[in-house]
Amino acid sequence: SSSESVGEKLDYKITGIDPGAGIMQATEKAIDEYGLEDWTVTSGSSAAMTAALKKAYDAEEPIIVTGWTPHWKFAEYDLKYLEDPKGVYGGEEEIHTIGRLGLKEDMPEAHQILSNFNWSEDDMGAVMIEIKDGEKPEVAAQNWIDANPEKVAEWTDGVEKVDGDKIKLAYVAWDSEIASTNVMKLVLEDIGYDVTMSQVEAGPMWTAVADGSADASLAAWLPLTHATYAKEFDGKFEDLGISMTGVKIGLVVPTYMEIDSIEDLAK
Ligand SMILES: C[SH](C)CC(=O)O
Repeated sequence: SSSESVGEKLDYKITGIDPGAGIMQATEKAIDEYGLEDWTVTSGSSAAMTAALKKAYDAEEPIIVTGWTPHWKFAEYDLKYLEDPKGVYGGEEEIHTIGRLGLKEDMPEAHQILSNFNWSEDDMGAVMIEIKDGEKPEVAAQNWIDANPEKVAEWTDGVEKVDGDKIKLAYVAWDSEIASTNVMKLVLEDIGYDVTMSQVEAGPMWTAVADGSADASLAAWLPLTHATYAKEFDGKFEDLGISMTGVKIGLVVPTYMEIDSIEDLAK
């Protein structure tokens, strides 16, 4: 009923994603810093979170999800970030590409392309939307590559072809990184690499690059989101550069909900 608080309506649960994601660590911190001791963040997956969001939104029911930009959900639904006056979720974040130590010596061509990789929210969004609408990730990625040869050429111009060298890209099944990793897989295959994509959770992704069992990852969110991993593995990975700026994480709700700030959850 309308007299219930949002906490009572939601049984004090925030719908989260895979454990170990930076946004999950940030949400635990937010629960602490905003005094939300009755609240918990449920862990699951990016796909389960978007399914729960669709179900609640279609029924115009309350829901709070751990959300991020870029993501197709903002094109699909009327959503807003809850204000975060304590800055727990950081401000503008960046997506970085990280590589194992030794990558430059072992695979100079891949190192060059991975370091050159950058694209816009619209570029990523085009791939994410096609996948959301049911297209296979690799097909959606190929469609984008076919439509953006000049962008891909910025990454690959001047890079020599290779002859079947094996390379492993670790990533987490966030819609944003499913898009970027599928594009990079095809670009590296065009140069002659035999590419394996390894889908893991955030902690194992950083661990794989740090211990060299993966060659690179396009799914590092910095400076704040993955700060704990970057610190834990400081000196054990190479930051190959920023592939996208102006990204963001936070608590996201449908605009039909009256709450505007994380502080409103404490009431
Ligand atoms: C879910 S965001 C793409 C990244 C993160 O929170 O670790």
